[in-house]
Amino acid sequence: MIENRHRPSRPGRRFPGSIVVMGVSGSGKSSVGERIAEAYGYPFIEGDALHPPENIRKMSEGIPLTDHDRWPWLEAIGRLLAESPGPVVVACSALKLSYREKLREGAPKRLAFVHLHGAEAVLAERMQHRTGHFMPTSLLKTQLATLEDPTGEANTVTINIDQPLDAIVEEALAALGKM
Ligand SMILES: Nc1ncnc2c1ncn2[C@@H]1O[C@H](COP(=O)(O)OP(=O)(O)O)[C@@H](O)[C@H]1O
Ligand SMILES: O=C(O)[C@H](O)[C@@H](O)[C@H](O)[C@H](O)COP(=O)(O)O
Repeated sequence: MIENRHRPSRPGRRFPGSIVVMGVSGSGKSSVGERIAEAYGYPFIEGDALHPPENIRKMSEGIPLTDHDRWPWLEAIGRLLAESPGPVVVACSALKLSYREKLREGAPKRLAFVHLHGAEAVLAERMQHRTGHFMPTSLLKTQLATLEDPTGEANTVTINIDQPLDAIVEEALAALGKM
């Protein structure tokens, strides 16, 4: 977690639907997602909390998830998007196009994706310095190999993570405000 010593972000025009903050492990989904949710006054949902315990066990042991493992998790996030009474911000890796399509199916209105993109060295460094998290840095390579770049998909912005959290949040809010 980033310390809460940031200046408040000006939300501008709020994106009217739910927002998925996506990217590989360590890209900053939780940190950025919490800040977007705070700026918009939307609830924040940590997608990791919706993984079946078996998935967490596998990842903790350094075993990459398969499509089969991820499907119940994506269904749970899709249900949440479908049933939520108002917009929410969700941190979810959403690595493949088929996963994002699954989430879009569930969303009652437009769904935005904020993709956090970074070099392997930056990601590895952030994962190594994060404490108390189940995800081992050894899984970063398969995370990167699985990622299908969402550039060009509807209501999607990609942001470089090699900058301070405040700058990433500002960039995300500016892009969301124009969608
Ligand atoms: N822009 C940033 N600059 C420096 N450290 C960051 C930044 N964004 C996130 N972090 C740190 O990197 C680690 C991974 O971020 P986190 O939000 O947990 O990523 P994810 O949810 O994608 O796995 C955390 O320790 C977090 O505090
Ligand atoms: O689809 C997956 O393989 C996982 O969902 C993975 O992408 C996710 O990143 C983990 O849940 C680790 O948690 P962090 O993303 O918080 O590191």
